Amino acid sequence: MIRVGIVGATGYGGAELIRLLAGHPQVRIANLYSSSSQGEPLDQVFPHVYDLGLPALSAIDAEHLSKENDVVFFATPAGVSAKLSPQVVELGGKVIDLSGDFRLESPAVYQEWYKKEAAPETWIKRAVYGLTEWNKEQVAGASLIANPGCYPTAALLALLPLAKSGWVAADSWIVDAKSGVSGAGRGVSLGVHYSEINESIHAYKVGSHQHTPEIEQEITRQSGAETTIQFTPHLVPMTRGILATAYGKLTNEVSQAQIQELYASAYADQLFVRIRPAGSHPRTKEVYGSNYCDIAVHVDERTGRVILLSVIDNVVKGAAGQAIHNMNVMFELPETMGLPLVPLFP
Ligand SMILES: NC(=O)C1=CN([C@@H]2O[C@H](COP(=O)(O)OP(=O)(O)OC[C@H]3O[C@@H](n4cnc5c(N)ncnc54)[C@H](OP(=O)(O)O)[C@@H]3O)[C@@H](O)[C@H]2O)C=CC1
Ligand SMILES: CC(=O)N[C@@H](CCC(=O)OP(=O)(O)O)C(=O)O
Repeated sequence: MIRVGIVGATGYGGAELIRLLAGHPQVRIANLYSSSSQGEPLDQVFPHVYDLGLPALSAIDAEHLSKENDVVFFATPAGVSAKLSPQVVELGGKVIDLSGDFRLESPAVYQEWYKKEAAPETWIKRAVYGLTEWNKEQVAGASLIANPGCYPTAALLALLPLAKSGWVAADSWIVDAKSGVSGAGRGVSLGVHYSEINESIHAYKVGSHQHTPEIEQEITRQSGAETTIQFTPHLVPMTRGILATAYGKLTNEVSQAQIQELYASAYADQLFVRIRPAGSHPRTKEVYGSNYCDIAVHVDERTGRVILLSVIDNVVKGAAGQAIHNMNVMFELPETMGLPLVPLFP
């Protein structure tokens, strides 16, 4: 059995890791860590895990993390893993980091967008960007995984096949995305206050969201073409789910059928990406609680644009599920192990 440790077990990412890993046949949840509630049972924080036999919350200590676990998940705010993960890996541990601390290749770019001190560059270089479908070989040999952000997961899985094809102008991409409120984590603030966000929708961080350089970096890396995107996130009054709608200008005449075929073949061997039939309008509810990313492609011949629709559950495919998929690849387990194959519906 793989001994798993979770730092940030009292947050939404941690709770989802626990929900999924508790049903994983090759995993034992060995340790749960907290910076604020040490010694307490987790059900004091989350009554929904009452009587499930989980370990009590432990203090965070690099030596304990590396020796008492075969793999450690960090589901912590930016800045925590940057300091701790290098120590854990140096001591022989493996880390899967759900935060943005090791995703951006340039420490200067991280500091500009996250307004925090970056992890040491040598460690950023050692980290593998865990967009599983596109980096599987590197994930298999990694000891430090930078699990992608929620918006980048939805956007990149949709954009990459076309970005690599050269059929879309690299500077024409616009990504307009909507997220459920759980994407903001469990922390309480006016920004997630029920009476202020319910029955309302708004854009935020226009032109300044930290996932912009992450999406640009990975498209540029995979396609070889320097890419800039216009990215605007929106908050919608639902709990889980992201819908990313992307628009790109086609550089030559390409038919709906050609693009449909491009996507079908790009993801033919990928169990968690479902290319929906032409004319589909995927809904977040159709991937709820699952590790799927459902994608539909539409060509608008009148405007010469392609429109990509991509839906994920932000807490599963955008965080904990993708992290477990990466763990399965790292430990040479069947990719779907422990991950639900039928979404929760309705
Ligand atoms: N929610 C989502 O949909 C997604 C989240 N992410 C990323 O995953 C990470 C976790 O997000 P999420 O679970 O939503 O956030 P939450 O705010 O729900 O949870 C974060 C947890 O981190 C712990 N924490 C806070 N400060 C520290 C600290 N200084 N040292 C150690 N632990 C600390 C807290 O637990 P305690 O006080 O017990 O230590 C808290 O429970 C973030 O980096 C987020 O950006 C990525 C993709 C999607
Ligand atoms: C709805 C909502 O607020 N979502 C969060 C998701 C960011 C996140 O998960 O942060 P990192 O991936 O950079 O760690 C946001 O937009 O800031």
